[in-house]
Amino acid sequence: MENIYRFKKRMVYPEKLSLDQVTDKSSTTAASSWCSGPLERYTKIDINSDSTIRVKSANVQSDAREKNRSPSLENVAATTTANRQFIQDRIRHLVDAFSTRAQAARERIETPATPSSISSRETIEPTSVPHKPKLSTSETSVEVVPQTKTKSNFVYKNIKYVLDNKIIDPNGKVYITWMSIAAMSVMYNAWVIPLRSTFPYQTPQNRPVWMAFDYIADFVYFIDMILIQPRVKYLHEGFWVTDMAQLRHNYIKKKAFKLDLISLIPLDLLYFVLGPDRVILRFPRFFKLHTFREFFSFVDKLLANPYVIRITRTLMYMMYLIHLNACAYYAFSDWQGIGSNNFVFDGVNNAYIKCFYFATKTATSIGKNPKPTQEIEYMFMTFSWLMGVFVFALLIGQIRDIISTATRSKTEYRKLVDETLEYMRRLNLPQDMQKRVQMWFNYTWETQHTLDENNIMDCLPHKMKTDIAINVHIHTLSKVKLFADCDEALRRELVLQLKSVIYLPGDIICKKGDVGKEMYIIQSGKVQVIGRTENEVLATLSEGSVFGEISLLGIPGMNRRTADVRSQGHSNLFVLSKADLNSALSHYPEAQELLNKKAKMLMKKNAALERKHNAMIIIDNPTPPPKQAKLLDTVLQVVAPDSKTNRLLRYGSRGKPRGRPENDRFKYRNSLPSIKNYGSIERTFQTKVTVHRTMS
Ligand SMILES: Nc1ncnc2c1ncn2[C@@H]1O[C@@H]2COP(=O)(O)O[C@H]2[C@H]1O
Repeated sequence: MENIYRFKKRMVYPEKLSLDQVTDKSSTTAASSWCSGPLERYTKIDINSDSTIRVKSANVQSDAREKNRSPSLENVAATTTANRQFIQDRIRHLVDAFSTRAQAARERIETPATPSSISSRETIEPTSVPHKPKLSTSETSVEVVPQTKTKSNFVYKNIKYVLDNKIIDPNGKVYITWMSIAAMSVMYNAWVIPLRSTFPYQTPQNRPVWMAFDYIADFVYFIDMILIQPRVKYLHEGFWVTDMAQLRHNYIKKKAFKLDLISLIPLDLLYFVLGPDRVILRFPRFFKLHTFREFFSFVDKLLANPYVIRITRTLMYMMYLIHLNACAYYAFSDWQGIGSNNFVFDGVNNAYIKCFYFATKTATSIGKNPKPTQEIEYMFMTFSWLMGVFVFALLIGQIRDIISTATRSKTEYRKLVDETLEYMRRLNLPQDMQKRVQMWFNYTWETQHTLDENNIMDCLPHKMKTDIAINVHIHTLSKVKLFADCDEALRRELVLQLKSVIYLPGDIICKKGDVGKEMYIIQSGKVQVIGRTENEVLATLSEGSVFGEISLLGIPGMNRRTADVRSQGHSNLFVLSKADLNSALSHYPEAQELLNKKAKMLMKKNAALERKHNAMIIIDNPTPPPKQAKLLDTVLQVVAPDSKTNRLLRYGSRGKPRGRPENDRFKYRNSLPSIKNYGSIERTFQTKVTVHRTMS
């Protein structure tokens, strides 16, 4: 409405303005105005269906006649001509204004600017106006009439579209919801028809209520057959068939259609002949039991934990068989005569509860049953027992299978843990080690619910496995710098090669000096890179960090682990083997370069740390431990410094010093600093060698 109002405002005021102008202008003219007496009387604006305006100006013709008749009236005639010209101009202007407005109205009708129409335009053909809007001088009729028509037309078209083209996805929520409604209707009929046919639970007083439920269930059957099943899409040669004609044809071909059709046979029309209490006439409704089975198999496929549903279904079958047996027992008792002997129902207490109790005892062979007295009773009991033995054994077996399938992996896990612990006990391994193994089992099971996560998806196609792996690990992978910067294809290639491993607190993941065979990505937990001593932590790495790659990169002289890496708490890691990494990197040199860069950077950092560490040692210990005078020193102290013996002792057969004489500790034997600093010099020298080795 607001739109219409706005539109009116926009469209109406310009014309009003024009008309006002006309009135003003005409009032300044001495001659009669275009809307004064005679003009108003004779001027007609006729808008035909094409929105064109035809103007009949009777007054113009009459003026002409008067001019011919009386030439003395020249002045009047001149004025009339001017008026005529003026009127024609005005009319032309009016025609233009109307045409513009009509055009705008037409456009508006053809493209209603509502959000729903905008979205539906993509699926529904553009709404065409069935009849051209009839325009009239009345503004209301111009705006409102076509709008209403368009709206109703639009709703009708939408409903028709839904009915004609709505395809139902067999895995979608709509279908499952509908199937649950249909399954409930089938259940209702399956339980209630035998109940009302045997027990006296339908009375003339409650009959309308029963019938109301009956026909609601029948309505569901009908809608299912007419509207739902013929729209369920199906797969043909790997493609979803969505063509309505084909879907209909496919449903009609199916056995389910025949059963649905039979289930709707209106035998209950015979109520008019046989009486409305012959509920057994509704027995064709049983033919739709397949819907109930179908519903359960759908739910089974959809649910993450279908075992509950499977057990429920089997229990329902059991209950239903007991229900049927209870109905049969009551019918039999009724036929024999209620309370006529010890075997039949005695008519005391609630009939259904007592019969159900009898049927349960018979079917499960639990408890003492009344002894049959007649042949027919023997036959009844034999049949009940047989049903109990075969059918119930089958159903109970099914329940056992369902439970064992549900708990299979847990059972296997327990078996494996028991075997491993037993093996370790036999070998008399230390208690501590046994405890750690048990801890590993417990933690792995708790976090992964399997001991071999890597093999779970082995049966899936490669592409699907990759998609799942990417999806599962996306959180960790998004944090891995290496993966973030590299090609998407490399990422997909690597992700499948990742194997999941768990480390316990304090476990050494890499040992310095070992040959590197795999690298690691931290999925969760923290690891520490250890320096020279156990307590020196060079770095603590967390989720998304990569380590252990340096020794895999084939950098000359660096194929061994450069540091110890220890798990700080429980760590879940991805392991990537050297072969897998290298085969992937061979196609992606940029990633290789990135890793190399990172490796070199880490090496530089480690070398710098080590240098710093050594410098600290020098500063910390400027004084070496007191040096004990050795035999040579003692001798040198007593021998004259310039004697030949001294020279021989100091320089050997060369007889003179080599290199820098000031560094000669023997020449300046009293020079304490040189002697005192000897230890530091020696250590510095050693450090240089170490750093050099590390760098190389
Ligand atoms: N200073 C450091 N900071 C972080 N990580 C390091 C450091 N030094 C070594 N590493 C990692 O520890 C790993 C030990 O095995 P690699 O030498 O194969 O690769 C090493 C690096 O990934």
